[in-house]
Parts: sequence; C-alpha cells; structure tokens
Amino acid sequence: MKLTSEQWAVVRHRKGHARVAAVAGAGKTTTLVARVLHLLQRGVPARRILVLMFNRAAREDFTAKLVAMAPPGQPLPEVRTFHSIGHRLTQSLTRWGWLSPRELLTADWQRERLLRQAVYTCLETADNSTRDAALEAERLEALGNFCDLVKAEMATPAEFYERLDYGPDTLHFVEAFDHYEALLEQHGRMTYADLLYRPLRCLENEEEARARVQGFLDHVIIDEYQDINEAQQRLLSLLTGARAEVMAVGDANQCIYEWRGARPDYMLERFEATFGQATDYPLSMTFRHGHALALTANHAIRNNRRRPDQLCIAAPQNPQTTLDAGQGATRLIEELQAWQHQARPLQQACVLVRNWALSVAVQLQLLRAGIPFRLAREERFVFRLPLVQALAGYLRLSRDARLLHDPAHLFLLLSQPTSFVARERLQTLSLHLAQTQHWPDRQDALLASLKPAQRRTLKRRWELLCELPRLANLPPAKLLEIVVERLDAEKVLKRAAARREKGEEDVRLLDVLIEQADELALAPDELIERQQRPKGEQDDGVLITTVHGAKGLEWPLVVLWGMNEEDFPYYSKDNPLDEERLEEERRLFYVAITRAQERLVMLHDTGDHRPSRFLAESAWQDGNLVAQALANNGRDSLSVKVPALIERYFAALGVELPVECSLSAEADTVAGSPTYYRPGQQVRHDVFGHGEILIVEGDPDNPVIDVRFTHAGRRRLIARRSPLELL
Ligand SMILES: Nc1ncnc2c1ncn2[C@@H]1O[C@H](COP(=O)(O)OP(=O)(O)OP(=O)(O)O)[C@@H](O)[C@H]1O
Repeated sequence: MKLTSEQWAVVRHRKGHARVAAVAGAGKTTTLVARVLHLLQRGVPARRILVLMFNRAAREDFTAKLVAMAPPGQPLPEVRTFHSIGHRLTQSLTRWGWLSPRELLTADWQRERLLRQAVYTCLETADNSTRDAALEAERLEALGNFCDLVKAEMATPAEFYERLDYGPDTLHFVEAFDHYEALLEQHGRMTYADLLYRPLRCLENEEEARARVQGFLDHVIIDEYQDINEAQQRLLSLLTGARAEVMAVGDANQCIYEWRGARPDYMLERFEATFGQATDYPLSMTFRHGHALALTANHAIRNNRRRPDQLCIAAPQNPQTTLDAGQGATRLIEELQAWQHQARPLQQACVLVRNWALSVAVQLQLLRAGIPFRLAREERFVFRLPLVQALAGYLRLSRDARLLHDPAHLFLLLSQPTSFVARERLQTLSLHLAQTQHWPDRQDALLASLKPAQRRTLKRRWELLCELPRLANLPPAKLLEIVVERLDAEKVLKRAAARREKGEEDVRLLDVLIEQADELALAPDELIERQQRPKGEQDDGVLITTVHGAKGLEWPLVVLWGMNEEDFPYYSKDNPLDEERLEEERRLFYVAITRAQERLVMLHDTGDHRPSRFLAESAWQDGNLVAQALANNGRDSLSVKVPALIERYFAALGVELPVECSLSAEADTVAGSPTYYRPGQQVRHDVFGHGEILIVEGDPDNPVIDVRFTHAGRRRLIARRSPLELL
C-alpha cells in the first residue's frame, strides 16, 4: 500500500514531540505501524519504544498488523493498554515493597458487597428509608461508578461530586468513598480502577520508586489521545520523564467524554502543558467512505466553535457512500430488508442510538419483523429490563386477576418502579396481601417500620393493582398510561436515578414503551408472551449499540435511529443544552455518522419530537449532490448550502467546479435557520441592548434563546419574535 504524503510525514517525523490530528478512518494503524518500523530501521531498540492503545481490541489489531508488516525475526516493541501497564506496575511496586499485596476484585457481587458495607457505615445513624434508598441496586451501582471516576480523574471525592450532576439523595457518596477505600485496604482487595490509581499515587509520592521506572523509553506512541483521562495522562508523563519523545494521535472532533473531564482543546493545551512544544501533523484523508459522507461530516462539525481547522477528505478509491434520511420504524425495517435482499449479511450492518432507551423501539420493531439482532450490552435486551418486566406484569394482572394472590407477582409490582422500601419488608408485605387481599390495619407490625410517605405510596399502589382487572378491555397503551400516571412513575424514576441523565433516560424509556404499545397496537397477550419467553439474541443479527460503544468501529451499513430533538442532541426542559454540551452532542453525531462505509441512513421517529437540528446542519443532500457531480465529472454549477466549504473541499482534491449558494440556504438565513442563532454570538436587542447568546434550544426553525445582556441580565427570548440584530 502506498502511504500518502501526510502519512509519510508522520512516519518520518525526526525529532521532539509530535501531535497527529487524524480524521475518522485516516489509517492511523497503518501509519503508526509504519512509524514503528521506521524507528526500528533507524536503529532505535525495540525495548525503548512503547505503543499505547485505548483498549484490548485496538491493541490486538495493532499487534497483528505490526507482526504482519515487520521483517521476519525483527524484535518488536511492546504494545499495551493503560490497564496492562497499570497491572504490571502494580506487580513491580508490590514486589519492591512500595505497595501492599492486593487481590483484584473480578466479580460484581464482591464489589457490591463492599459498597453496601460502606453505605451502611456512613449511614449508620440515618433513618431506615434513607438507608433503603441508598442501598437500591441502581444507587449502589452509581456509587461504584463514582468511586471509579474519582480515581480515573485523580480528583478528591468532594471535587468530583461537585463536577457531576448527582441527585439530592446521593450526598453520602463523598463520605462513602473513604469508607470504601478503607474496606478495600482492610480486605486486601483492589478494583480495576486501582490498577492505575494505586501505582500512580505511589509513583507521584515516592521519588525512589519513580527513579526505578523512568528512563527506559525513548519513544512513546499513544492513540486516541483526545479521550484519555487524568490518571492516564499523568501516568504517561511519569513514564516518559524528560527523555522520551511522545507522539500523540487523536481527533479532537471525536472527543466524547467531556463529562468525564476530556476537552477537545486538551489535544492542544494539555499536551503542551505536559510535554512542551510539539510538531503538528494532519492526517486528513479518510479511507473509510466516499465524498458524500466526508462532506456531510464536515458540514456537521463546522457548527462547533471548538474544533480543529481541518477538513476530512475521502480517498479516491473509497466506496461511493450513499446517504439518506427518513422517518419511522417501517423505514428502518425496509432498509434492513433491502440489505438482506442484496445478499448482504446483517453482521455488516449496525443500528446506532444516542441512548439505550431509544433502542427499545428498535428492538420491539425488529422482533416483530423477525429480523435477528444482537446488542452490544446484553442486559439491555428489552424484556430483561426491570421496568419493562414490571409494566408487562401490570398488563398481565389486568388480564388475570388471580395474580393478586401470587406473592411473587405482587412483589414485582410493588418493587418496580422502586418504592424506596427494603426488599425484605416488601416481601413480607406481598405475602400478607396475597393471603388476605386486604391492606393491613394501621397498627399492624407490617407497617410499623415504614415511614408515612412509604405507607401512602404502597397503599396507593395496592389500590391500583386491585383496580387493574376492571380495566382489562382498555388498549395496552392506554392502560400503561394510566399505570404510569397513577404510580407517578416519572417522578419516582427521576428520584431513583443517581444521575440526572439516567433518570431522564428511564423516563424516555417509559415514553418509548407507551409509543410502541400504541404504534404496534401490541396485544397484551403478545407483549406478555414475549416478556415471558424472550427470544435470545442472535449472533448473525444486526448489531444495536450506542454511539459511545461504536467508537473506533465501522460498518458497511449504518442506520442512525432517533434523530429527533431532545434525543439527539440529548436535552430536556430540566436539563437544557448549553454551548459546551451542544458541541459535545455534535461531536457524538460526528462520530456516529463517520462509522458508515457504504451507506448511512438517518431516521427520526413519527412521534411528537421534531427532527434533529443535526439533520439540517449536516446538509447531507448536498453531500450526495456533490459526490454525484464528482463521480460524473460534472461541469455544471452546483447549488449548495455552504459554498465556501465545498470550494475548500474541491481545492484539496484539485477539482475546479463552480458552486453557488442555494436558494434554500438563503431562505434559511432569512427565516432564522437552526444554524443562524448560535451560542457565543453577539446580539443587539432594541430594548435590552447588547448581549451574548448562551443557549439555543427548541424548534430549530423557531428557536428559544438564552441571552446574557450587558445591562439587562439574563433573558429567555423567542428569537424570531424579538427585535434582535446579530452583530
Ligand atoms: N495510504 C493508504 N492507501 C490506501 N488505503 C489505506 C491507506 N492507509 C490506510 N488505508 C486503509 O484504510 C483502512 C483503515 O486503516 P487502518 O486499519 O490503518 O486504520 P484504523 O486505525 O483502523 O482507522 P482509524 O484511522 O479510523 O483509526 C484499511 O483498510 C487500510 O488498508
């Protein structure tokens, strides 16, 4: 394979640190393998080179390519992940006596037991209901994640708690962290997060230990630099010391872990702050997809203010990617069936969603159409979700009143969505209700340990259960709506979730389920039967995954589902978008669309949600139009939304083709298009004077904007109805 001149420049980089800005599909592995071989040829000993990849799959892929391309017998450098380095450092530091020996906790239940103990200790004097709520499985899981993230970000628990949006019932997290740490030490255990955290803390504190691990490397090459966390960054700088030259490769446009502390500008700032000056290299040519998608990706990301000034250019031999957008589940099924009719395997296709909640509609539709699928995370199978099991349980009860006598069934419905009451107490109550069919007397011991609010919640729920058999004839969607309303399910789910985003995802899941019950007109029996005998996932099926889970991967066919405002970009009335979050959502969209090789289909749903602003911003029709013209060697002038971008793209290809601004683009600007108002823009209001736009949200054609006025403070305005002038 002939490397491009940009790739060669990276391979032959001579001296000092280097930063490589690589677009998606730029052949990073090929280039970095060539770089390693070049260093070896230049006489650098293999043991003085370290290559760091972001996960095991990337590491295996890299190693395989390196072995295949190296001359036989050539000693090769180590290719590692941060975890494997941490593992080895832990072993060495333990052998040398700086760290006490600890065993890695591999099973979830072991970890959960320690977390549970930590919560007990710090809520020892709290009342029952507070403790019960803190011991809910979901809350414990959130606490576990919190502890891991504190370590990944090398923050204090209090600092990190401030940074993330945890709910009001999580105040104990900060203290629980310390108890958890003490328990781990006491039991001689460590978690995966400790593999980096412990050696790093030790090396930062012990000069002598540091001296034993530094000075062994001349070259460190690191992939996916844009998303590395604080612990990884610090470990990297420790290992490289003053001597090693660092080559960091990444794409700031694919920085999708901002909530965890990664920032697109870190590619620039953090690197220089840590290592000093670097030579910059672009890898702008993608080998993954055709011009249509390259142009669409360029359009999509151009609305971000914080981004590298770099166009992604499709290599001439790439497949001619086709793009389409549409609406509804029927379209999704048609796309996948058309793929199968072309005798293409479903493993070559992927359905991407912004959030797992959105995958529920996809799963239900595929089940119904008999199209096999597999999930990147098995536990997200729709009929394995506790909330879905519970809702199906409510439907079953409406059809079969005998279930009121089944304690296990009552327990399921009293505990999901959570009633914030401990399991044991609910089990006893369920047994009583199943046997007596009566709510216990006020003085009954069963109620003694419950707070008045818990009693009220459970009593109301029992009354609903008794009423359900009388509602058996209602359509399932209507019945579910009643259940959700009577349980006050939205509020409960928001309260139960330990992070606001999780609560909102659960609420969205409720919506999706009701929409689906309505759209599919699911007969209760069908839903119930599916829930009771869920068909397992199938290996030869289409993959369903989230955009985060698709990082670094590619498929010939990508269907991006859920292209609606509030779903993608993800926001809500309680959780509005600010400029940073909108830009991160846009980078996620960029990652999503650049996974496709031959075909990309973006679908929005038929519900109340408006189509996503990203569809308009991406100008995908222009992408198709320009790609067609390039394929046919067209000569006619092209009417496009953003002529300057197309001209720059043509200049990079060495193509001369006239372009002009399309009428629709002009109309957009006049009418206040989704891209017309953007955070950061300066405005003048006839009454309030000068200000800066902070947030743009709502209908892209008629946005609501938040403006901070110099003299009139912060105001929310309907942009098109306000006497505003853009400066
Ligand atoms: N100079 C080149 N000419 C032709 N094809 C190339 C070139 N460089 C890379 N490729 C091809 O591009 C594809 C992706 O390359 P590679 O596996 O090296 O990149 P990657 O690291 O997986 O992708 P990404 O850049 O998205 O991380 C491969 O099929 C590879 O053969």
